[in-house]
Amino acid sequence: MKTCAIIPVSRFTHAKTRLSPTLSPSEREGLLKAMLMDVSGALARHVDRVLVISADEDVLEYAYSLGLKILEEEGERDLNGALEQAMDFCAPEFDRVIITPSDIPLIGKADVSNLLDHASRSDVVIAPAKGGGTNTLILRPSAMSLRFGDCSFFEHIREARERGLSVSVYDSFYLSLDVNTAEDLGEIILHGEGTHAREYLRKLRFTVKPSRGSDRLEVSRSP
Ligand SMILES: Nc1nc2c(ncn2[C@@H]2O[C@H](COP(=O)(O)OP(=O)(O)OP(=O)(O)O)[C@@H](O)[C@H]2O)c(=O)[nH]1
Ligand SMILES: C[C@H](OP(=O)(O)O)C(=O)O
Repeated sequence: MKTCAIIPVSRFTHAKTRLSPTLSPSEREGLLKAMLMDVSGALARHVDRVLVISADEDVLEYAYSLGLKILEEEGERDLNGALEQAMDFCAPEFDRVIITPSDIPLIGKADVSNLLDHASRSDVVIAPAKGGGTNTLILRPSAMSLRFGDCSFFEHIREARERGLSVSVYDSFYLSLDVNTAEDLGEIILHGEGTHAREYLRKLRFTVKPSRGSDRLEVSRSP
């Protein structure tokens, strides 16, 4: 089945504000670019096209420099609106789409081939995010409405079942980790051997050690 990966990207600047105590604005942009390389590189090995949709010219320019297909978001859409636009764009040419966020840099350590094989046996394949979001959704273009937002994992399963679509849940630690907090950076350092994101954090001299506090990991930077 001809497959297109769709990666929605909101912006590079003023993004990931939960990381602002840990990373400067330019460092957050650098991390977002490194993660987009990881995500698009992992998908490109398994699909016919990788498409980035964004309203941010800088994002589109960077995605283009990576050799990715780009699509400018129409108007002031939200995430679901942007993804619906991307699926409409893919529908004439592709049998299925695989939607992933741009901030799951460990995807390359998951078994993407096995993940896509599930789509040959189910109408919808979904990978949950830590905290109940959706970090991968595979479906025929526009087979169902999208419900990205808080705790969308259960929403997407409900939506698929209400449409009579078969659903396969593909649970993977590597797909579940989207980067939002300093502790997530620690997980990238622990588990992200070979990723651009981990290399970027090592260049910033990040280290990690176990913590017995509220967070399970203590992330720090050497001077
Ligand atoms: N094109 C597009 N991408 C979006 C939009 N909102 C979020 N995204 C992207 O969709 C994916 C999931 O985003 P979220 O996890 O909701 O939000 P975020 O932008 O990562 O920021 P956090 O809430 O701090 O995680 C990320 O790749 C975002 O860059 C939007 O309105 N348009
Ligand atoms: C986009 C959203 O991400 P979260 O806000 O759950 O991190 C979701 O996965 O539905």
